[in-house]
Amino acid sequence: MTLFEKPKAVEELNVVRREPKNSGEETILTARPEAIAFTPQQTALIVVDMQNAYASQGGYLDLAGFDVSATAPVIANIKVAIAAARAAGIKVIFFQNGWDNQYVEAGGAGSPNFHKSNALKTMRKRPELMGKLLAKGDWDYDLVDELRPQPGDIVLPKPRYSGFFNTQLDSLLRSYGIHHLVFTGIATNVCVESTLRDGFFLEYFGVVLEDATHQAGPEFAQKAAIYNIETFFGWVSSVRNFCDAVGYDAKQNAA
Ligand SMILES: NC(=O)N/C=C\C(=O)O
Repeated sequence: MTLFEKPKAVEELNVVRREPKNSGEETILTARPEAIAFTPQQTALIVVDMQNAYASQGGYLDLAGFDVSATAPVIANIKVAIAAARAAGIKVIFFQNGWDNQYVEAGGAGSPNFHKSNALKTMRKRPELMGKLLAKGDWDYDLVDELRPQPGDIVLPKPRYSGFFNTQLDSLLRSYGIHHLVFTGIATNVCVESTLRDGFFLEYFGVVLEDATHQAGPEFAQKAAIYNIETFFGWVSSVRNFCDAVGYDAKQNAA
């Protein structure tokens, strides 16, 4: 077009539009300390590290001396939350924590991870476990059988506690226009809280479904993490409330 040509009418223009638009049907989630509004298209359900390592007897946490005997109801609740999310068009993102089986990605003695990771410490005490705990390709690293990603879900490996660190999470969320994150998974006081906190600093609204999480350590660790989230970093709700918010009838769908 030259300077003197008449510009096209707006209706005639081929318009590039960033999708999804910042709109959609808003829903209200009952939560503490207050209810929170979200639109499903701009929300992701984050499933943190639901691997045998964290949720199964014989997995890393169990071998390192943490109690995983109460994880079955958490798995069942996460399954419901995932079904509700998928039915509502909410993106489901699974994380898998761990490293290559030589533990190069875990970092050497120059990394605090080398000194603090209870998986690495357990393997140093029990060398026969080397190459097994949290190692890609091993049963310990696999997601539990009950929680299988489906086409359209996103599965992200992560090498540290926070799902924002050295992963594609932030860029994927921004590309989908997502700014509300609903958290489930294990452990509430480690990877769930770390990821929700980092999300807070990056301007994401984080909600944890407390009955779809479990702590690593004593019960007070769960209580402290939930207190921190409710008081300082986000909101706390339940799977039942989440289902109600997105209009998902868990009972009917279980039948
Ligand atoms: N997924 C987690 O919260 N992990 C907690 C501890 C660890 O990975 O050592």
